[in-house]
Formats: sequence, structure tokens, C-alpha cells
Amino acid sequence: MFLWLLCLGIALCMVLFKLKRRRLHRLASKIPGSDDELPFIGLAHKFTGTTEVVVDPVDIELLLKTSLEKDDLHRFIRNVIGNGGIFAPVPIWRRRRKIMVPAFSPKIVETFMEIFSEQSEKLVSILADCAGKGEVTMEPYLCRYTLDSICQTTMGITINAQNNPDAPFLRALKNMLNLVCERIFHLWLQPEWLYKFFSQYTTHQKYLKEIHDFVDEVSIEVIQKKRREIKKEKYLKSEVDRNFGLSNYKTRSFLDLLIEFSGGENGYTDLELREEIITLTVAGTDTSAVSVGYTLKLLAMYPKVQDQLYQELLDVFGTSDRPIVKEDLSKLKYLERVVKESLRLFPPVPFIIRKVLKDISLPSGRILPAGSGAAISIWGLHRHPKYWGPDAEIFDPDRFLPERFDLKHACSYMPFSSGPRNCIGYQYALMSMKTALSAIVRRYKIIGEESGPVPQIKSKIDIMMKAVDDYKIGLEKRIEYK
Ligand code: HEM
Repeated sequence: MFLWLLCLGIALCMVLFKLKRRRLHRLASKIPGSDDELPFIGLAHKFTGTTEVVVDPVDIELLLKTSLEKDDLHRFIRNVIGNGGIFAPVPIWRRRRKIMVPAFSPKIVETFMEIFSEQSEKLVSILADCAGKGEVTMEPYLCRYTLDSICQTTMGITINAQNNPDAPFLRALKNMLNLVCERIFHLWLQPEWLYKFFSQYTTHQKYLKEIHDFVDEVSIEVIQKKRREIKKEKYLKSEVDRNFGLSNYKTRSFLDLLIEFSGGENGYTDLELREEIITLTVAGTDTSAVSVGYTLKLLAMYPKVQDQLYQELLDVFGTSDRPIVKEDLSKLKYLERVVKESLRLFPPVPFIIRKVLKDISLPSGRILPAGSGAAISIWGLHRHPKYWGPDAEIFDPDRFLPERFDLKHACSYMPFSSGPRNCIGYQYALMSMKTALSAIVRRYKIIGEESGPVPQIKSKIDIMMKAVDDYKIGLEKRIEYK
């Protein structure tokens, strides 16, 4: 009986869904659909008939400037991070972005270099146990590196996930994101009322509570301390101090900075702070780990590129074992090109979906109907021969050499998106990636099967794009260092 009622309910919802979108479907059917396949999910998004794929950089520029609202699919992750900046509705996002921007100024991000360096050293010393022992699955090691760095930079705490692979926060976060992903790709898990009937709902709520409790527990002390400081010392500085008085900056966590930048005593509530902290943790952990993972796989597939990179590292560090400092990063020009090329061919976020609130006429002549979703294919852009030439699919870091680099349009390369809602953490991410990669390649030779000019890495869509094999490579210890 229950099953019959359930089927009837689902059928009714589908009919209502179709009826509500009649006009949308009529307009959408007039849009030519020859190249609207998304990577990996192909035309699956077409089942709802409401998402259009855009790969023209001129169209994309306009879309990213005018359509700031995130698509409804993001609501499942919003259950976890609340109104944290990344998926918040525009009116809430605007204020939060304004507060977040100064916290991500290069001057502040630079102060995190020491943390990345220390965590990278820990990573390479842990990897010593895997060297010379065949294939290593790098994903868990890389995620623990990025999570430790994120926790230290956002909350000022060390959860030491690298030495404690069973850290409950790490487990809760991973399982939670898997559940969100499962929901996004399974239509029957999507309606809120229906989800409650599935066992996943109970697990979802359990992990959600664990994540919230953890962040509350560790942040409460910092929040209270900071609030006391503000009260006692009239800590709050003027706008000018905030923007320009950063010369004496010591490493401070984002939590600390967000309390101050949001207005101190009258600023963010404890709930808002929790939302922002979880947002940064979710946005910054897997993304950076995935991009380091893809780069390591590429280095394994292209030994000549790896040799050139190793030579550059020898030029900068010699055979010294000293940890990397921020001045080294600007000297590592080849590393920069390798990272850029890796992010071009394997962008961790292969597409972005924005919500179209009113009909948009794109420069190409297409009309995106109000109520539809617009999927911007970063993957499609980055591999398009029109913008990258006939060798677009080939792995060639030197295409980023200044004398060769000829970007056809600002939006034809955008691993971190573009426009007012682009990735606020891109400098942070690049710094963290380069630090980890340089530490690994200095100490280990990366081994794998050599590839032809076009790298084939089997990938899947999770919350983002990931290699199916979780970045399996071999590691061989290089020379002993002084
Ligand atoms: C390689 C690593 C990363 C990649 C490829 C990446 C990519 C992206 C992309 C594509 C977006 C969506 C922008 C849009 O909708 O237009 C985004 C948003 C965002 N990212 Fe990243 N990201 C990375 C690392 C990070 C890190 C390390 C942090 C923080 C520490 C971070 C924080 C954010 C935030 C807060 C947003 C939301 C911005 C907003 O809506 O205002 N990301 N990122």
C-alpha cells in the first residue's frame, strides 16, 4: 500500500513539474542542441529539460556577470553549510563576499606559507613509508594534507589528520559529501519529504551534527577570546587600518579575521561564523587535493616534464633539505606552468551551474529562458580547439610560456571561474598546491605508465571531478639530502 502511494506521489510530482515548465521547455526546444553535452554526465541533465550548456567565452563572460544566483541543485550542500558564501542566495552572498575579500588579500594569504610548508614536510615524511613499495593511492594523503592546512588557516587549530587518518571530522566530512553527491545524482532522493524515508537521511543528519559540533567546539574558544579582546581593548580598527595596516601582520586564522572584518561585536553571529568556516573547509579541501593528485599523475605520465621540474627544484634548493619559503615560489616558473596546464586539462570543477532568473539574450544570439539553469562548461572551454589550437588536448606546460601564451578571451581559461562570484581562494589554492608539489618532487621520483601526447586519466564526477583510481602512482626516494 505504502509503495503504491509512493509511486502515485512521484508520478503526480512529475506531471506538476512538467506543467510548471511548459514555457521553459518551449523556449529551450528552440535552442540548437548539437554541442550541449556535459563531460561525464553527457545529456543526463536534459531529463529535466531545464539546464542549458554554454561554452562560448563571450556568452560566459556575460552570464557570469549577470547571473549570480546558484542553481537549485546546490540546495543539498546548502543543508550542510547553511548560508556560507559559496552557495548562498545573492542578497546574503553580497555582504559575505564583501567581508571575505580582505581576508583573502595576497598579504594575508602569504602569511599562510609557513603552514603549507610545515604541512607539506609532514606529508613527505609520511610518504617515506610508501616509497619503493609499488603503487600508492595518493587521495587520502593529499586530502589529509589539505584538511590540516585548511583547519589551521581557518580556525587556527591543528587536527593532525595526517597522523590520525581516522580523525572523526575528516570521516564525517567525507561521508557527508558522498551523501550530498548521491542526492544530486538520484532524483528520488531529492524531495525533502521523500528523503526522510531513506536510511541515508539518518546517516546524513548524524554526520551533519558531528560536523557542526566539531566546528562549534573548536571555534567557540577563539570566538570568545576574540570577542573579549574587542570589548576590552576597543580592538576594532578603522576601515583604513583594515585595508592598509597589514604590514605587521602575523599569521591569524580566517575565523579571527572574519570576526574583525564583519564588525567585531556587532558583526557575524556565532552561527554565521560557523557557516563561513564550514564553507571554507568544504571549498578548500578536496579541490586543492584533487588538483595536486592530477598533477602528480601527469608528472608520472610525462617523465621529461618531471625531469625538467626536478632540475628547476635543484636550481633553487640544491641538495639542501630546507623547507620551502615564499620567496622560492616566485622562482619556480616551470612549476607554475605545470600547475596551470594541469588545471587546464583537468579542472577540479569542470562545470558551474547558475540559475537564470529572467530571460537572457546572449551575445551569440541564444536566449536562455528564465527559470532554466545555465551550465558553464569549464572542461569544454579548456579543451576547445578554437581557443587552444589543434593541439588543445595535448599536455604541454610550455603553452603557458609568456612568448607563446595567447589567451583568445579572458574566459577561455578559468579553472577558478570568473566574474564577481569567482573562487575567492585561488591564490591560497595555488600556493598550497605548489608547496605540496615541490616538496613531493624534491624528495620522490613519481613513477607511472608513460603516456602519448594526449593524457587519458579516467575520471568521474563526485562533488567535483576526480580520477577513478584515486591518483595511484609509484614513489621512489631521490638522493639523501643534507
Ligand atoms: C584548485 C583548487 C580550487 C579550485 C579549482 C576552485 C574552484 C572554484 C570554482 C570553480 C568556484 C565557483 C565559482 C563560480 O560559481 O563562479 C569556486 C568558488 C569558491 N571557492 Fe574555490 N577553488 C579551489 C580552491 C579553493 C580554496 C583553497 C578555497 C578557500 C580556502 C576556496 C574558496 C572558495 C569560495 C569561498 C568560493 C565561493 C565564492 C563566492 O561565491 O563568492 N576555493 N572555487
